[in-house]
Amino acid sequence: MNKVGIIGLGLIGGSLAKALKQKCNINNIIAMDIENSALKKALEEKVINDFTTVVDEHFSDCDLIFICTPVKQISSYVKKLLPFIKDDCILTDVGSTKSVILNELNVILDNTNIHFIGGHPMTGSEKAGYGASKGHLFENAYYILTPQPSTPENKVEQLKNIIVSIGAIPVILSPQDHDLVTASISHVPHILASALVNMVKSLDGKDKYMHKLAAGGFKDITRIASSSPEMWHNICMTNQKEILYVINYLIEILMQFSSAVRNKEDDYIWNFFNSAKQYRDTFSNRSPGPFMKTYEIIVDIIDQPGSIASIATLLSNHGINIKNIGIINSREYENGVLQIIFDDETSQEKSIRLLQEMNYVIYKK
Ligand SMILES: NC(=O)C1=CN([C@@H]2O[C@H](COP(=O)(O)OP(=O)(O)OC[C@H]3O[C@@H](n4cnc5c(N)ncnc54)[C@H](O)[C@@H]3O)[C@@H](O)[C@H]2O)C=CC1
Ligand SMILES: O=C(O)C(=O)Cc1ccc(O)cc1
Repeated sequence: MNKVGIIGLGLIGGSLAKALKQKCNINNIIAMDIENSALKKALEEKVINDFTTVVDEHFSDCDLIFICTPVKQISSYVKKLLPFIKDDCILTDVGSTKSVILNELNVILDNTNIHFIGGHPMTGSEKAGYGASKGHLFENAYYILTPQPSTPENKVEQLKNIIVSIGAIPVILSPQDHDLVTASISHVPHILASALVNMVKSLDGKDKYMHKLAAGGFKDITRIASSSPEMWHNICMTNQKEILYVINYLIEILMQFSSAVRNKEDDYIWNFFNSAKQYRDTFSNRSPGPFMKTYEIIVDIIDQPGSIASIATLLSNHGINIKNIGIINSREYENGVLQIIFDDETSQEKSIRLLQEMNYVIYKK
């Protein structure tokens, strides 16, 4: 691969540009976006080599182009690229839904020699924009590909190799399977997170106690409600059938649970939580999950003023970036412990070494 094009230089497009530069030695990246500021910043940071705000001959010599715009724009960009790109260019996207885009593309690409391979990295964040992009975003994340039966094997192999080089794990699925799986593990959970937030917003009284007291669990489960409304609007408009199927399934589960609470069905209620716990506990933190992998350590600390600050200072003095830090109280550990989350494994390992040298007791998750 000599030259790669990126259309939409936001969280995912920017992270791809950084990963391609840092991990695949790709030194010729052209980016297109309607926002000038992200393009200028990426050029200054030498993440990209050139940019444009329209699709034009800048893309003519690209060997691979990633379309990283909101889902509803993807097929129109394939159409705009057609007059410029070479026949053997691999076109791919990162959109969170697949069947609708691929159906539109079947029409657009009919009678051309261009091959489009649907893609979807199963990693990201509730943050949007180039400013939130990271070269290590794809490390250990699954990256779904949805090639058509007519896609040449060598094109799929070339794209898979790039995905492996940015640290991700390629998985081949049909567009239909992709859309049902992501509706269940991503789209409906995002809808539910926003529904919970909207519920609290409208239930909360004049004193706003709910807003004031919303703590750990509520914040954890609703983090993704801070995601881009434009992105989630686009996803719901392009995965209608699967999202409706999963929402209706969830409503059934809630209705059954509601009836069990009404009738005080002891066993049902206990089993509801127990079966969820058993299954949830099989999702290992070490295996790549649907979302961004985190690297966590747990430190036993004495609960006294300054103890968190001294650990944070030690790690920061050694150039280690802490993603999140806080006391957790759980039955797993007898007393409160300090949980520290890092972006990568190197920071996790280095912190364990440093803290053990200072005689802290560490539990690696
Ligand atoms: N955010 C996430 O966690 C994930 C997002 N995705 C998918 O990746 C795609 C991009 O999402 P993000 O990078 O998160 O969004 P983002 O909002 O961070 O970036 C989107 C970029 O596209 C640009 N853009 C918007 N409309 C455009 C247009 N008409 N023409 C050219 N550029 C345009 C924006 O200026 C922005 O730079 C979406 O299709 C989304 O479904 C996939 C996996 C994870
Ligand atoms: O922030 C998170 O945990 C996410 O849910 C990220 C995400 C958002 C959209 C996708 O299509 C895939 C992953």
